[in-house]
Amino acid sequence: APLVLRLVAASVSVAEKAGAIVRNVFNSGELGVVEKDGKNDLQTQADRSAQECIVQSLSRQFPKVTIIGEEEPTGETVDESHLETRLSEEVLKVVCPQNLQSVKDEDVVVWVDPLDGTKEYTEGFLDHVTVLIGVAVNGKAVAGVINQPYYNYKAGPGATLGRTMWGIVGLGAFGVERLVPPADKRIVTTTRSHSNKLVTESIEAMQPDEVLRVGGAGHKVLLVIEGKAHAYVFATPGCKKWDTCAPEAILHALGGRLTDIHGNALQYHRDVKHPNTGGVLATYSDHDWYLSRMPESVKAAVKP
Ligand SMILES: Nc1ncnc2c1ncn2[C@@H]1O[C@H](COP(=O)(O)O)[C@@H](OP(=O)(O)O)[C@H]1O
Ligand SMILES: [Mg+2]
Ligand SMILES: [Mg+2]
Ligand SMILES: [Mg+2]
Repeated sequence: APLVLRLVAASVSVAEKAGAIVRNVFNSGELGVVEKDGKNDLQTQADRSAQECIVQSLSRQFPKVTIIGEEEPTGETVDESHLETRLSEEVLKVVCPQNLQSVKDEDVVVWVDPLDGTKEYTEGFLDHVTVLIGVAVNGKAVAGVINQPYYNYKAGPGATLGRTMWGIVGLGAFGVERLVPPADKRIVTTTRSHSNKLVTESIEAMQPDEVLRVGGAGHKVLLVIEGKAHAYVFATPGCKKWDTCAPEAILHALGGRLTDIHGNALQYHRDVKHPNTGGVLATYSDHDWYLSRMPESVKAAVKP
Protein backbone atom coordinates (compact mmCIF):
# COMPACT_ATOMS: atom_id res chain seq x y z
CA ALA A 1 0.00 0.00 0.00
CA PRO A 2 1.17 3.61 -0.55
CA LEU A 3 3.05 5.28 2.32
CA VAL A 4 0.19 7.67 3.24
CA LEU A 5 -2.26 4.77 3.62
CA ARG A 6 0.19 2.74 5.70
CA LEU A 7 0.82 5.79 7.91
CA VAL A 8 -2.90 6.36 8.45
CA ALA A 9 -3.49 2.63 9.03
CA ALA A 10 -0.74 2.57 11.67
CA SER A 11 -1.95 5.84 13.22
CA VAL A 12 -5.51 4.53 13.67
CA SER A 13 -4.21 1.56 15.71
CA VAL A 14 -1.71 3.71 17.59
CA ALA A 15 -4.30 6.41 18.42
CA GLU A 16 -6.60 3.73 19.87
CA LYS A 17 -3.77 2.46 22.04
CA ALA A 18 -2.93 6.02 23.13
CA GLY A 19 -6.61 6.61 23.96
CA ALA A 20 -6.58 3.51 26.19
CA ILE A 21 -3.46 4.86 27.93
CA VAL A 22 -5.26 8.18 28.54
CA ARG A 23 -8.14 6.28 30.23
CA ASN A 24 -5.79 4.03 32.24
CA VAL A 25 -3.86 6.97 33.67
CA PHE A 26 -7.11 8.69 34.68
CA ASN A 27 -8.37 5.49 36.33
CA SER A 28 -5.10 5.13 38.23
CA GLY A 29 -5.73 8.51 39.86
CA GLU A 30 -2.03 9.37 39.51
CA LEU A 31 -2.14 12.18 36.96
CA GLY A 32 1.42 13.35 37.61
CA VAL A 33 0.67 16.96 36.65
CA VAL A 34 3.64 19.16 35.69
CA GLU A 35 3.36 22.87 34.81
CA LYS A 36 5.20 23.52 31.53
CA ASP A 37 4.54 27.25 31.26
CA GLY A 38 2.24 28.26 34.09
CA LYS A 39 -0.99 26.76 35.39
CA ASN A 40 -2.75 26.77 32.02
CA ASP A 41 -0.03 24.85 30.16
CA LEU A 42 0.05 21.47 31.87
CA GLN A 43 1.47 18.05 31.13
CA THR A 44 0.29 14.84 32.78
CA GLN A 45 1.50 11.22 32.82
CA ALA A 46 -1.11 10.59 30.13
CA ASP A 47 0.48 13.22 27.83
CA ARG A 48 3.92 11.65 28.42
CA SER A 49 2.90 8.01 28.02
CA ALA A 50 0.60 8.60 25.04
CA GLN A 51 3.35 10.58 23.30
CA GLU A 52 5.82 7.72 23.91
CA CYS A 53 3.27 5.24 22.55
CA ILE A 54 2.67 7.22 19.38
CA VAL A 55 6.17 8.46 18.58
CA GLN A 56 7.95 5.17 19.39
CA SER A 57 5.39 3.01 17.59
CA LEU A 58 5.40 5.15 14.44
CA SER A 59 9.13 5.85 14.31
CA ARG A 60 9.98 2.13 14.51
CA GLN A 61 7.69 1.43 11.55
CA PHE A 62 8.55 4.60 9.61
CA PRO A 63 12.17 5.39 10.53
CA LYS A 64 12.66 7.87 7.67
CA VAL A 65 9.54 9.95 8.32
CA THR A 66 9.83 13.16 10.40
CA ILE A 67 7.58 12.94 13.47
CA ILE A 68 7.04 16.03 15.64
CA GLY A 69 5.23 15.65 18.97
CA GLU A 70 4.09 18.25 21.50
CA GLU A 71 5.93 16.77 24.50
CA GLU A 72 9.69 16.46 25.07
CA PRO A 73 10.93 12.84 25.25
CA THR A 74 11.26 11.79 28.93
CA GLY A 75 14.63 10.08 28.43
CA GLU A 76 13.39 7.02 30.34
CA THR A 77 13.55 3.50 28.85
CA VAL A 78 10.68 2.82 26.51
CA ASP A 79 7.81 0.82 28.02
CA GLU A 80 7.42 -1.92 25.40
CA SER A 81 3.81 -2.48 26.51
CA HIS A 82 3.05 0.98 25.09
CA LEU A 83 4.00 -0.03 21.55
CA GLU A 84 1.43 -0.81 18.88
CA THR A 85 2.47 -2.05 15.45
CA ARG A 86 -0.77 -3.33 13.94
CA LEU A 87 -2.21 -1.68 10.83
CA SER A 88 -5.94 -0.92 10.60
CA GLU A 89 -7.47 -3.20 7.94
CA GLU A 90 -10.30 -0.70 7.45
CA VAL A 91 -7.78 1.86 6.20
CA LEU A 92 -5.73 -0.53 4.07
CA LYS A 93 -8.76 -1.50 2.00
CA VAL A 94 -9.50 2.00 0.67
CA VAL A 95 -8.04 3.34 -2.57
CA CYS A 96 -5.48 6.07 -1.93
CA PRO A 97 -6.22 9.32 -3.82
CA GLN A 98 -4.12 9.54 -7.01
CA ASN A 99 -2.11 12.59 -5.88
CA LEU A 100 -0.96 10.81 -2.70
CA GLN A 101 0.03 7.47 -4.20
CA SER A 102 3.73 8.13 -4.72
CA VAL A 103 4.55 10.30 -1.68
CA LYS A 104 8.07 9.66 -0.35
CA ASP A 105 9.22 9.49 3.29
CA GLU A 106 11.08 12.79 3.03
CA ASP A 107 7.92 14.63 1.86
CA VAL A 108 6.04 13.72 5.06
CA VAL A 109 5.79 15.29 8.51
CA VAL A 110 3.61 13.63 11.15
CA TRP A 111 2.30 16.08 13.80
CA VAL A 112 1.43 14.42 17.12
CA ASP A 113 -0.66 15.81 19.98
CA PRO A 114 -0.79 12.87 22.40
CA LEU A 115 -3.50 14.53 24.48
CA ASP A 116 -5.33 17.62 23.32
CA GLY A 117 -7.31 19.33 26.07
CA THR A 118 -4.93 18.58 28.95
CA LYS A 119 -6.29 21.35 31.16
CA GLU A 120 -9.82 19.98 30.81
CA TYR A 121 -8.57 16.39 31.36
CA THR A 122 -7.18 17.42 34.76
CA GLU A 123 -10.52 19.04 35.62
CA GLY A 124 -12.66 16.08 34.57
CA PHE A 125 -14.15 17.48 31.34
CA LEU A 126 -13.27 14.16 29.78
CA ASP A 127 -15.13 14.37 26.46
CA HIS A 128 -13.05 17.45 25.55
CA VAL A 129 -9.97 15.23 25.26
CA THR A 130 -8.65 13.86 21.97
CA VAL A 131 -5.51 12.16 20.65
CA LEU A 132 -4.39 13.79 17.39
CA ILE A 133 -2.12 12.37 14.67
CA GLY A 134 -1.88 14.52 11.54
CA VAL A 135 -0.08 13.68 8.30
CA ALA A 136 1.32 16.56 6.25
CA VAL A 137 2.74 16.15 2.76
CA ASN A 138 4.85 18.96 1.32
CA GLY A 139 3.58 21.31 4.03
CA LYS A 140 -0.15 20.59 3.62
CA ALA A 141 -2.38 18.66 6.04
CA VAL A 142 -3.57 15.70 3.95
CA ALA A 143 -4.67 13.06 6.45
CA GLY A 144 -5.63 12.88 10.08
CA VAL A 145 -6.61 10.52 12.86
CA ILE A 146 -8.56 11.58 15.97
CA ASN A 147 -9.27 9.30 18.90
CA GLN A 148 -11.75 10.60 21.47
CA PRO A 149 -11.15 8.32 24.46
CA TYR A 150 -14.19 9.42 26.45
CA TYR A 151 -16.78 9.71 23.67
CA ASN A 152 -20.08 8.47 25.15
CA TYR A 153 -18.89 8.55 28.75
CA LYS A 154 -22.10 10.18 29.88
CA ALA A 155 -24.27 7.81 27.84
CA GLY A 156 -24.50 5.09 30.47
CA PRO A 157 -23.05 1.60 30.89
CA GLY A 158 -24.48 0.13 27.66
CA ALA A 159 -22.66 2.60 25.41
CA THR A 160 -19.28 1.91 23.83
CA LEU A 161 -16.66 4.24 25.29
CA GLY A 162 -14.36 6.08 22.87
CA ARG A 163 -14.23 6.40 19.11
CA THR A 164 -11.67 6.78 16.35
CA MET A 165 -12.12 9.01 13.33
CA TRP A 166 -9.84 9.31 10.32
CA GLY A 167 -9.84 11.03 6.99
CA ILE A 168 -7.81 11.69 3.88
CA VAL A 169 -8.30 14.82 1.77
CA GLY A 170 -9.67 13.72 -1.60
CA LEU A 171 -11.13 10.51 -0.16
CA GLY A 172 -13.40 11.43 2.77
CA ALA A 173 -13.64 10.68 6.47
CA PHE A 174 -14.70 7.64 8.46
CA GLY A 175 -16.02 7.22 12.00
CA VAL A 176 -17.58 10.68 11.96
CA GLU A 177 -20.39 12.18 9.95
CA ARG A 178 -21.14 15.71 8.86
CA LEU A 179 -24.29 16.99 10.59
CA VAL A 180 -25.91 20.34 9.75
CA PRO A 181 -26.14 22.92 12.59
CA PRO A 182 -29.38 24.81 13.38
CA ALA A 183 -30.18 27.32 10.62
CA ASP A 184 -31.97 29.81 12.90
CA LYS A 185 -29.02 30.77 15.09
CA ARG A 186 -25.25 31.24 15.07
CA ILE A 187 -23.21 29.11 17.48
CA VAL A 188 -19.51 29.81 17.88
CA THR A 189 -17.05 27.65 19.81
CA THR A 190 -13.80 28.83 21.36
CA THR A 191 -11.29 28.16 24.13
CA ARG A 192 -12.39 27.54 27.69
CA SER A 193 -9.03 27.92 29.44
CA HIS A 194 -6.90 30.15 27.18
CA SER A 195 -9.11 33.17 26.64
CA ASN A 196 -7.93 36.79 26.46
CA LYS A 197 -9.10 40.15 25.17
CA LEU A 198 -8.42 39.29 21.51
CA VAL A 199 -10.44 36.08 21.81
CA THR A 200 -13.35 37.90 23.44
CA GLU A 201 -13.35 40.81 20.97
CA SER A 202 -13.31 38.54 17.94
CA ILE A 203 -16.10 36.34 19.31
CA GLU A 204 -18.28 39.40 19.99
CA ALA A 205 -17.71 40.60 16.42
CA MET A 206 -19.30 37.38 15.12
CA GLN A 207 -22.58 38.30 16.89
CA PRO A 208 -23.19 34.76 18.11
CA ASP A 209 -26.47 33.59 19.63
CA GLU A 210 -24.49 31.08 21.66
CA VAL A 211 -20.82 30.61 22.60
CA LEU A 212 -19.51 27.16 23.50
CA ARG A 213 -16.37 27.59 25.62
CA VAL A 214 -14.83 24.14 25.61
CA GLY A 215 -11.39 22.52 25.70
CA GLY A 216 -9.31 21.04 22.91
CA ALA A 217 -8.71 22.07 19.31
CA GLY A 218 -9.65 18.57 18.14
CA HIS A 219 -12.85 18.66 20.16
CA LYS A 220 -13.86 22.07 18.78
CA VAL A 221 -13.32 21.01 15.17
CA LEU A 222 -15.49 17.95 15.91
CA LEU A 223 -18.24 20.31 17.17
CA VAL A 224 -18.08 22.11 13.80
CA ILE A 225 -18.09 18.84 11.82
CA GLU A 226 -21.01 17.43 13.78
CA GLY A 227 -23.12 20.59 13.58
CA LYS A 228 -22.96 21.55 17.26
CA ALA A 229 -21.24 24.82 16.27
CA HIS A 230 -21.08 26.88 13.08
CA ALA A 231 -17.52 28.10 13.62
CA TYR A 232 -14.43 27.63 15.79
CA VAL A 233 -12.89 31.06 16.31
CA PHE A 234 -9.51 31.43 18.08
CA ALA A 235 -7.95 34.82 17.31
CA THR A 236 -4.73 34.57 19.32
CA PRO A 237 -1.42 32.64 18.91
CA GLY A 238 -1.40 29.73 21.54
CA CYS A 239 -2.58 26.90 19.32
CA LYS A 240 0.20 24.79 17.67
CA LYS A 241 0.67 22.76 14.48
CA TRP A 242 -0.01 19.48 16.33
CA ASP A 243 -3.36 20.92 17.49
CA THR A 244 -4.60 21.66 13.99
CA CYS A 245 -2.99 19.21 11.53
CA ALA A 246 -5.23 16.17 12.11
CA PRO A 247 -8.48 18.12 12.67
CA GLU A 248 -7.82 20.28 9.60
CA ALA A 249 -7.28 17.24 7.38
CA ILE A 250 -10.49 15.54 8.54
CA LEU A 251 -12.51 18.76 8.23
CA HIS A 252 -11.14 19.32 4.71
CA ALA A 253 -11.84 15.71 3.77
CA LEU A 254 -15.51 16.42 4.64
CA GLY A 255 -15.65 19.71 2.74
CA GLY A 256 -15.01 22.23 5.53
CA ARG A 257 -12.25 24.85 5.88
CA LEU A 258 -9.59 25.66 8.46
CA THR A 259 -7.33 28.70 8.03
CA ASP A 260 -5.74 31.41 10.15
CA ILE A 261 -7.95 34.42 11.00
CA HIS A 262 -6.82 36.20 7.78
CA GLY A 263 -7.87 33.29 5.56
CA ASN A 264 -4.34 31.96 4.93
CA ALA A 265 -3.77 28.22 4.70
CA LEU A 266 -1.72 26.78 7.58
CA GLN A 267 1.74 25.37 6.77
CA TYR A 268 3.05 22.09 8.16
CA HIS A 269 6.55 21.52 6.72
CA ARG A 270 9.27 20.34 9.10
CA ASP A 271 10.95 23.74 9.61
CA VAL A 272 7.78 25.74 10.25
CA LYS A 273 7.49 27.52 13.60
CA HIS A 274 5.20 25.51 15.86
CA PRO A 275 2.65 28.16 16.98
CA ASN A 276 -0.23 29.06 14.69
CA THR A 277 0.58 32.73 15.20
CA GLY A 278 -2.20 33.85 12.86
CA GLY A 279 -4.89 32.18 14.99
CA VAL A 280 -7.43 29.61 13.85
CA LEU A 281 -10.80 29.79 12.07
CA ALA A 282 -12.66 26.58 11.22
CA THR A 283 -16.05 26.49 9.52
CA TYR A 284 -18.23 24.42 7.27
CA SER A 285 -19.78 27.32 5.42
CA ASP A 286 -19.66 31.13 5.38
CA HIS A 287 -15.92 31.10 6.07
CA ASP A 288 -15.49 34.38 4.21
CA TRP A 289 -18.24 36.00 6.28
CA TYR A 290 -16.37 35.19 9.52
CA LEU A 291 -13.14 36.51 7.96
CA SER A 292 -14.88 39.74 6.98
CA ARG A 293 -16.25 40.24 10.52
CA MET A 294 -12.80 39.91 12.13
CA PRO A 295 -11.96 43.32 13.70
CA GLU A 296 -8.99 45.16 12.13
CA SER A 297 -7.48 45.66 15.60
CA VAL A 298 -7.49 41.89 16.18
CA LYS A 299 -6.05 41.22 12.71
CA ALA A 300 -3.26 43.70 13.41
CA ALA A 301 -2.41 41.94 16.69
CA VAL A 302 -2.60 38.35 15.38
CA LYS A 303 -0.19 38.15 12.44
CA PRO A 304 0.76 34.91 10.66
N1 LIG B 1 -2.08 30.53 25.47
C1 LIG B 1 -1.78 29.25 25.30
N2 LIG B 1 -0.67 28.72 25.86
C2 LIG B 1 -0.37 27.42 25.70
N3 LIG B 1 -1.10 26.54 24.97
C3 LIG B 1 -2.20 27.03 24.39
C4 LIG B 1 -2.59 28.40 24.51
N4 LIG B 1 -3.73 28.56 23.82
C5 LIG B 1 -4.03 27.37 23.28
N5 LIG B 1 -3.12 26.44 23.62
C6 LIG B 1 -3.12 25.03 23.26
O1 LIG B 1 -4.01 24.78 22.19
C7 LIG B 1 -4.83 23.66 22.46
C8 LIG B 1 -6.27 24.09 22.45
O2 LIG B 1 -6.48 25.06 23.44
P1 LIG B 1 -7.92 25.27 24.08
O3 LIG B 1 -8.34 23.95 24.64
O4 LIG B 1 -7.75 26.33 25.11
O5 LIG B 1 -8.78 25.68 22.94
C9 LIG B 1 -4.40 23.09 23.81
O6 LIG B 1 -3.59 21.96 23.56
P2 LIG B 1 -3.08 20.90 24.67
O7 LIG B 1 -4.19 20.65 25.61
O8 LIG B 1 -2.72 19.74 23.82
O9 LIG B 1 -1.88 21.50 25.30
C10 LIG B 1 -3.67 24.26 24.43
O10 LIG B 1 -2.62 23.91 25.29
MG1 LIG C 1 -0.23 20.91 26.03
MG1 LIG D 1 -3.35 20.32 21.91
MG1 LIG E 1 -1.46 18.16 24.01
